[in-house]
Amino acid sequence: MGHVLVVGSVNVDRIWRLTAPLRSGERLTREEVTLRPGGGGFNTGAALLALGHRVTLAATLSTDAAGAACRARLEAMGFDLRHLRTTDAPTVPLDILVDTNGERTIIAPATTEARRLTALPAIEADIAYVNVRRATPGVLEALAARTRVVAQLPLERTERRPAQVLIASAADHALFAGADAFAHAREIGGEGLAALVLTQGAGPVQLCEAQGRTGVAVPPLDAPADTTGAGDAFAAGFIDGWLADVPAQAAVQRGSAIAGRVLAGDAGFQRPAPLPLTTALIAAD
Ligand SMILES: OC[C@H]1O[C@H](O)[C@H](O)[C@@H]1O
Repeated sequence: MGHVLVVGSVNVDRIWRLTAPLRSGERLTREEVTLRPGGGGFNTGAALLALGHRVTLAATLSTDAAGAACRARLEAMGFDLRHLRTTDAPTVPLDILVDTNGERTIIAPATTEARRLTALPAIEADIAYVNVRRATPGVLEALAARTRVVAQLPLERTERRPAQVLIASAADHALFAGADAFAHAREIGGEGLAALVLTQGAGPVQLCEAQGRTGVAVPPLDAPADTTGAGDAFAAGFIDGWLADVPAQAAVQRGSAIAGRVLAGDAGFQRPAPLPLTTALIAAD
């Protein structure tokens, strides 16, 4: 099994379960509201741990009670936390509305969306996974110079993400719908980019490489109760395949299989249990 450096967020997700599909302008009823660990770094790292990999997490947690509860959970799960940073700023949860179709709507605080990665530990790993919105120029270039990198395609068009593979949800990146998607991705990922992987929910994953675009079917699933983090689980499965040096198409199939296991709540891949927090964590920003 491999050693993966995961560079991404650990959040407290506040999950609101709705009793009907989300529609603008309606009066909504909710069932329970729960707080659980989340964030792209946490979700991908948890699936990688379930797959038997060693996971070192480069993330930041608050020193407050919610941050301490997250840290305790991460430790119990087996994350390597030696490079976790702390901040005295309070934890501000993300609100996630999950409707009766399992569809999720994420409402992120402005402070979360503005985070920027400014430094990374110079540790050795077999591969790094990067899922951050913004990074100080040079930090990710230095990482890519010393290890293989799989990264999420950044939402900001000005960001560069040196990587072997870029992964994204097609819905977030309409720019990559055309025939020149791979050439365009190389402007962001650099000359070392081998593949751009675009997920489309239950639709076929688009694998864009120098030789062209391939649609890779996603196995059918029963209606999932909660689609939150499906893309993060896909990334874990893809990395699992990529580490084993399987062809990109087989790594995509591995990604879809692991996303399916998380969505189905298979043993070892269940959602994290609620955090033992009595506070309602009122947004403070
Ligand atoms: O990808 C899902 C994650 O995105 C948001 O960052 C939430 O924390 C959630 O867990």
